[in-house]
Amino acid sequence: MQAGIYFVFLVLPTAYIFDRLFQEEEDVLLEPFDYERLKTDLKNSLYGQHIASEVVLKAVSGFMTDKRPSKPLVLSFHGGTGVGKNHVSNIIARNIYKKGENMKHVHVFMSEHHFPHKEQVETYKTQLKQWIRGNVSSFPRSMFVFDEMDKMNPGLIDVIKHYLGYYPQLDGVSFRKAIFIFLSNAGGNVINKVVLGSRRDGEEREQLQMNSRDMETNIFKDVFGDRNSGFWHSTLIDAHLIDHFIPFLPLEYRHVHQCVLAEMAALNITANDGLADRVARDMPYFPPEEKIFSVKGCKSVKQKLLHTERD
Ligand SMILES: Nc1ncnc2c1ncn2[C@@H]1O[C@H](COP(=O)(O)OP(=O)(O)OP(=O)(O)O)[C@@H](O)[C@H]1O
Repeated sequence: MQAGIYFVFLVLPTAYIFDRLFQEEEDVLLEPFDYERLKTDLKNSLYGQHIASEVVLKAVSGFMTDKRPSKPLVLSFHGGTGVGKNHVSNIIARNIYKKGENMKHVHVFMSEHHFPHKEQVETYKTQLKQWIRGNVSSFPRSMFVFDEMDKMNPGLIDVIKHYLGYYPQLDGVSFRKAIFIFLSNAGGNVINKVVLGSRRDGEEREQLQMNSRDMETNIFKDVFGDRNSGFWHSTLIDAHLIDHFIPFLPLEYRHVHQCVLAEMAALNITANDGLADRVARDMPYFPPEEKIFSVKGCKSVKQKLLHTERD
């Protein structure tokens, strides 16, 4: 009986007060979530990624408007280099946090940069646990981006996995409002093959969907089958902890051209179609016979632009 009274009079109000405090802090640090704003941002600044655009919009808006999500949002981005995986993480962040706040609440880890030495994995595990727990306990809407996930040590994947489930709390902290985004090149070859096949068959790029030509199944197979990939060792996929696998398609000349124009605007260079054309054409394309897709996506467009002579 006394325990019951204690729960009702002490624990419930304390939980309520903490909830209120976090809510007030969130109100100060977060943009009020705006579906239309995210939609427009994706439409205007992400090129050639209709599947990613659709899934991200749905997933992020569903999650951000859910006052009591049952688990953290977990997205896994797959695709070749320079096709927009980091770029979309930034778009999500700028639509969630107020200007400048994403610097504090978005935590980016790159496997080879942050966890370079295999023999120090135990230390990394402890540090990663402390980092994730510490940040989420002080700000539940924290975002964690793990780049080069395919190179992540399985021990570290196990640490991350711990926080992705449906638990109301772990050691007194709820992780349900956090966002985890995994970026990797795993599955990139499969995606490229699917897009190339569909293009050779004369299909519209925009007709491609996640389940077209068994894309989703083949991404899974590729991710599972890669012995070097940390995913292979882990149970992230088995345990259904990832909410969405999102394919990023290889970019074509027209997308690279758009990237160059966007870069010109960012650098305050007057829009110049001829220059954008020359920069985009100067990028390498594959496959060797048809030269359809940019080998590096839109990566290094800025450097190319700065080194191309203007008219
Ligand atoms: N689809 C895209 N739409 C618009 N801009 C893009 C797109 N893809 C890439 N970019 C531009 O190119 C830059 C590099 O892309 P980004 O870092 O997002 O590639 P990535 O897919 O994460 O590559 P990697 O796997 O090599 O890390 C971005 O900062 C952005 O300016």
